[in-house]
Amino acid sequence: MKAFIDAGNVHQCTLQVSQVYQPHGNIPTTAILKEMTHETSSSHTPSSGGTGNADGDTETAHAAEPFLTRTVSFVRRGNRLQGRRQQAWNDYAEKYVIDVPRDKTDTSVHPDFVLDAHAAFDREAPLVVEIGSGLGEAVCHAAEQDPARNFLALEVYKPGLAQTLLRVGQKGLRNVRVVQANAPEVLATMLPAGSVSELWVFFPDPWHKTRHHKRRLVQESFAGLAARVLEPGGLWRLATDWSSYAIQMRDVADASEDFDNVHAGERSGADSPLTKVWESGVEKVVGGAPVREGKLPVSTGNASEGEGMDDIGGWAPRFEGRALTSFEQKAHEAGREIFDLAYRRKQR
Ligand SMILES: C[S@@+](CC[C@H](N)C(=O)[O-])C[C@H]1O[C@@H](n2cnc3c(N)ncnc32)[C@H](O)[C@@H]1O
Repeated sequence: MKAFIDAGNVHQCTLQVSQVYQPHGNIPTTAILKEMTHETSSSHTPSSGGTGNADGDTETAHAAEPFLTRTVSFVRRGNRLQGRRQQAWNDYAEKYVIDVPRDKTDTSVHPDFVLDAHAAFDREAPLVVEIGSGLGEAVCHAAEQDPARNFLALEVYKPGLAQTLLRVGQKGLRNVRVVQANAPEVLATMLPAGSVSELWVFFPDPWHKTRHHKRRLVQESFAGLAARVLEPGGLWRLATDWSSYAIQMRDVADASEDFDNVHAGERSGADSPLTKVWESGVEKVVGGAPVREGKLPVSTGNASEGEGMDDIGGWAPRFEGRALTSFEQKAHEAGREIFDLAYRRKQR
């Protein structure tokens, strides 16, 4: 707790933090903890459109998930860096890492911290946010291809961020910043409402076992957070190589009143990657656990056990702005289907 109670210490963290952090002033610790355990509101729609501000975000922060008690979508892994990654961190962290004030853990974000993207990137430009950026392959490639936009990579795994720093640092990219943080917290409070033009969730951890599905990142509450940060007309792009998670993503986003499926009804029937998974039975070979889930009927077109026809569709063509990561490459090599989805944030 000391990090955010003692505002003097927080101000010493980094330049970026001192520019944007709003210290608590005289609010006692107990009051801060109470704020952080408010129940989720059914709507995350911000009170005003366009650019967000600290006041608007404080309202939303009060309606956010109780992150101290919530199940997270990741397994805590070591923060230790070695060799080239440690060197990359030494060389580039100051330039690219936004060091945020923490809450309880080293991947949390204090709910009073609101990012000033202009200060962090040293310019005004549309913001693309990638959640779970892994080794940084996609974000680095996209930032290089699209220098007119700013890219923010969110990742909990420090060695992955170090690898990302190595990539962006060697290329000397100026339009990338990274944050080591639990993404839902970043969406709930750190990013101003309506401040993001695209939100990317590519190959999030699939959490195969049914009892682990609650750990999946993309679920109803997450759709509310995505809607909160996206500007009207902004895009939420998703991809996965697991059919059961693909169905969950489509169900969650279709059910949200905040989004329209850009490719509604497309790639259905025999063209659907879901139908192809059922036909090929590929997940039986590769995954083990997802086999039965992959064969669950999602439509009345399901003929019999193990035979499915996806008559809903809604799958996007492969997003050509997404670099082929080593992760996706492995899925291709295993013969798995890739499911892309693209949803547009409705006008408020
Ligand atoms: C399966 S990997 C995919 C990485 C990358 N998107 C790719 O396609 O190569 C999922 C990544 O999401 C990260 N992750 C999981 N939950 C997260 C969360 N709540 N916030 C930020 N990153 C998260 C994991 O650490 C992991 O690096």
